[in-house]
Amino acid sequence: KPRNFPPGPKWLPMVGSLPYLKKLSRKLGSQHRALTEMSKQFKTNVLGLKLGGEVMISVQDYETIKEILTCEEYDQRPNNFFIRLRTMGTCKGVTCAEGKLWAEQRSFVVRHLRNIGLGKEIMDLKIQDEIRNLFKIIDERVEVQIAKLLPFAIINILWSMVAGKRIESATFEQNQLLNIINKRTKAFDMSGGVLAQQPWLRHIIPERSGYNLIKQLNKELKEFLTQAIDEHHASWTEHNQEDFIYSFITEMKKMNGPETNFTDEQLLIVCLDLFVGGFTTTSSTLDFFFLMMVLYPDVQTKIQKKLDETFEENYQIEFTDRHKLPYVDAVIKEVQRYRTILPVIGPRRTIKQTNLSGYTIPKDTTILLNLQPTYMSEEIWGDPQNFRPERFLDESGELIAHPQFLPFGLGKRKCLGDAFARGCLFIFTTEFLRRYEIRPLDVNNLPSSEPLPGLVASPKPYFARFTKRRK
Ligand code: HEM
Repeated sequence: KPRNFPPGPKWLPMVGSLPYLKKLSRKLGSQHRALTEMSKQFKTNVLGLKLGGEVMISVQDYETIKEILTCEEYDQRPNNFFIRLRTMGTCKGVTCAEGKLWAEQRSFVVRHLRNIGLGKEIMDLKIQDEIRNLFKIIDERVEVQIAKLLPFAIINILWSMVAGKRIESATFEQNQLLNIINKRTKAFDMSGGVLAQQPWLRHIIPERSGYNLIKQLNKELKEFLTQAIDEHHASWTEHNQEDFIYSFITEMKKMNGPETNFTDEQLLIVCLDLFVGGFTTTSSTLDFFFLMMVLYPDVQTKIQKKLDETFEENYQIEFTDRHKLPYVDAVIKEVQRYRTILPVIGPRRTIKQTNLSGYTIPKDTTILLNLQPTYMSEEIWGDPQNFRPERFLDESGELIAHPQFLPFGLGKRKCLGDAFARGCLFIFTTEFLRRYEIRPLDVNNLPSSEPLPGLVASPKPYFARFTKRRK
């Protein structure tokens, strides 16, 4: 081990501490629980690991996580096989880009997503359109597995902002692309798994290592995104600026030259980043929200009462209405804390040797930020094991900001789709609860709220009864 490296399990030849982490993850049901448990065993908030060939630390406490999220030395992503494969063999896009490329492209993406309406009224209208489509489907069913319906609605809102149109699919519940993205979400964890730590294993176990899955996803995504980009090139005029791809092509035409980062390849990977970063995160959060409504009918009734008092029946709810309903915001926040979809965030990489909590962290160390102990800390929340939205409200019912609550991260790599996600969360939850009573199929056999782990955690599949409140 490097000198003054954080404590952690032994490093075995070739595999490092991987067998130990895997065994514990299997026993406890998820990687983040194993990391939390190990940090207790070794009495440290900064845990030192080596997974296969990758030197790694996992950080468990809020203060150190905040230090990492707000310090430039930790702003970059690991440069391993999984990350390169994820970005189709390039270091482009936003999520995995570095240095000047990342700063330039991130700022462009944020500015132009805002220009085409992210977080504004136009986004609300697109959300309302998709909700109406879902209502038509749900009204015809008695028992609903909402997890099968949400992803397509979310991706259509996102795609209509990025590419100006919905994705047509005969049977959207079987949409091939979405299915593969979902599989990818479950096949990996934030560390990138085997493909990051022992990439040579892809030659021996291409299926089990997830290699074939990502190759197939890359192929399908490339075909899909290239077709959209080509269509935009063909129909581009300087007046066509209503979606993100047109804005990017306009910039390409302005910045034409050998030095420019505004290329078709860059556009493809940015679209990939928005696609894979945006839809499983938002739809899994909504899925957890509806599950909590099934499990906590009192909370559901309280929201419905507030909605009925605040809005006329035919009024279409907008994102700006959230200020009128702090209780709804508090419930959404409590869902994100209690059943966080990203218990571990990152991954990050040290760009030089650094000092962290008295330890020496070598250059190019991978960092995983485990937020679960913060979200389940008795010191911070008092009763973290209870689902209690009121913890986000003060005595007069106004929202309280908890600095330790970081669903969208913090600092320069903070989520760039948070306005989109928060808009979807608010409008979907309020419009759905205005229209439906959401109840369990069998009160004596309630669905479990135990998450299914993965890159993004989600509820285990469950059905609920959606009954119209007004005929
Ligand atoms: C509930 C939904 C979402 C959650 C909980 C979430 C959470 C996060 C978090 C915690 C990060 C920071 C990772 C880090 O610090 O290393 C992040 C980054 C990112 N998110 Fe989100 N996100 C959500 C929705 C979205 C949406 C809708 C989009 C796209 C429209 C998106 C695109 C991205 C991108 C591109 C990054 C990488 C930013 C960078 O590296 O500069 N996310 N997200």
